[in-house]
Amino acid sequence: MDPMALVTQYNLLQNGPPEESKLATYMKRQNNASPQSSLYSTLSKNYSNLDINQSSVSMKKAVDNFQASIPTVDFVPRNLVSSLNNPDGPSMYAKDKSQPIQAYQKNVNGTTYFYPPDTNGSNQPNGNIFDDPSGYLPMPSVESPTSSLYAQDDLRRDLLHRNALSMASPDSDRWPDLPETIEDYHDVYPLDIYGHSSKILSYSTSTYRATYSKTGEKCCLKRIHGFRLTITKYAPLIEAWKKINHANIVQLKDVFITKAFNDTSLMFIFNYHPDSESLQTRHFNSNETMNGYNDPFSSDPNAPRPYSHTKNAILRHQHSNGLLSENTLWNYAIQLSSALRVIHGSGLALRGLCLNRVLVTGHVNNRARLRINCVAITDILINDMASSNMIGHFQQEDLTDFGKLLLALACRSLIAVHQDNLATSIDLMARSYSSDIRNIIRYLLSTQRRHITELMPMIGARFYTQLDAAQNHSDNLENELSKEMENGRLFRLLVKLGSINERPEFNLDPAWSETGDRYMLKLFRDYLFHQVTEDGRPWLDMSHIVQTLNKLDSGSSDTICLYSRDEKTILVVSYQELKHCLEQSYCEIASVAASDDHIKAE
Ligand SMILES: Nc1ncnc2c1ncn2[C@@H]1O[C@H](COP(=O)(O)OP(=O)(O)OP(=O)(O)O)[C@@H](O)[C@H]1O
Repeated sequence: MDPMALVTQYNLLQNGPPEESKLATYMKRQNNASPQSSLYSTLSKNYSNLDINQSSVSMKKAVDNFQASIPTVDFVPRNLVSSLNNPDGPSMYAKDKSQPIQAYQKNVNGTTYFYPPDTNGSNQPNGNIFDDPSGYLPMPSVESPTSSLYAQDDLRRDLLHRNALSMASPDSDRWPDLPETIEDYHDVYPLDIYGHSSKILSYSTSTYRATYSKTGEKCCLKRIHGFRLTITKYAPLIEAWKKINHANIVQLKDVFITKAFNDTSLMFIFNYHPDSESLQTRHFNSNETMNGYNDPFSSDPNAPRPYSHTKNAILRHQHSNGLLSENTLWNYAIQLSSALRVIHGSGLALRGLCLNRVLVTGHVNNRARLRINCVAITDILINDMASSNMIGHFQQEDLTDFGKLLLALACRSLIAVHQDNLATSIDLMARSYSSDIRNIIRYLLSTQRRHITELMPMIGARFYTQLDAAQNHSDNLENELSKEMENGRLFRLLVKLGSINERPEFNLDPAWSETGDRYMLKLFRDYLFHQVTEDGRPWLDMSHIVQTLNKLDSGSSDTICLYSRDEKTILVVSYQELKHCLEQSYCEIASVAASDDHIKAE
């Protein structure tokens, strides 16, 4: 066996590393001091101490003895070369332990790495050395559940789903009449269920999602078909609604008239909240008609019913729809009262609060976010500016509507809020819920003069529970966001690396990505992603990738050993150097990419 095989695979000295690489620079420096032949003769001389005819066992023993005498640390070839070049210097291979050790080694699958003493003359490994020089070493099993690196699964799923909904584009066969743009809005996508025609008052309406061209923001567009009036006189009212910015109200952004649909349509532009549905859709059986009287044995759905009939029908609905938890009801009551407080406080009234006009986002009921939708529409469509002095009356109606909405949710039945059934429904809901929630509903449905602010003492300490839950949720989201921020930072590093690695040509140099600093980055890419286990299987370890990228990003002084694929080239570099190479190479690409001159020259 050739003793040289035990030494580093220094064939690179024969084949030569790429000319501009760091290693070539190291070698050049050393070669100026001593020719290659001198290195070889020194190595041969030192190896002559080993009996090449020894059995592999005795050979291993000799090497083991040798290794035992030498502590291990990072590999830096130039120091090895310089120590070898010193004919008077101590032999690296001397078995005499009394001799001062100038370098030490580590044998990895037959390749021996030689390490210089550090600058203090000590051979002790540096405390922060990243002890993983090679993918050929048995890999440290780092117990790191990768899930902790990303946002929680359910949050990620929700956000991905919302993104997908925001990006969805319409099927032109299904929506042939859809305009490409509506004034400053493009990328128009219908949100109504296909074939579903909805009405507000006597007007047909449609709902779309579109992108606002000036900001790229997604918006929700509510179209009122065939609107023939002018809206100039509503400008102050529209401005007042636009100013209302509240967590539980879908904000109004703009109102205009358009001919994009080949008619005169009135458009209301609102904030878009993907993956929302109305309270009606979420909590009520779609078979249930709006008045709830879908009794197959009755010819007149509006005919009054005896108490027991109504009670049984409500109980049946409660049973089939299932009861909402008291927490969910309080959550809804608090959010809606908060929205109403702001609306009434601004001298406005909602007019027509119902289950259809409340959007709900989020799948866990007692954490769901409610937003009152379609504000300002009724005001304009009813066209009763003259009665604006009746705002107090409309606000009273809002409170009654709010009471009915809560009662319908508590009974899980729409017939529960029919005027004749209110007393029965309140009785029934009191069986399942606390007297506090019943008192709120009673107050809202009473005929006395009411005020939204009077609900606050009735909500009482539950408000703190709600606030606590909201703040915990926000902490949780911040925590998840910080993980993704970290991932974003690593992603940017990978973008830089990917833009440099394997670039077929740069500045008319086809070898650019294979030479100089870029060669080192290529080997780093292999170190990062392409390591294999001892038996040749791909070694996939997220923690290795994350840890390595973090060290690169921070420019750590730790060193790593990079191999060429044929293992003929071995480079030892610090993350600091790698970071410098990465930044410099990427800047080169970026500056050429940004230069007009270059494009013209080509
Ligand atoms: N601001 C919004 N952001 C996101 N999605 C919305 C928004 N407004 C409405 N949607 C979605 O569009 C769907 C249709 O909305 P729309 O207001 O037309 O409801 P509707 O049940 O058809 O009511 P109506 O009969 O009053 O028109 C809703 O179910 C909801 O999923």
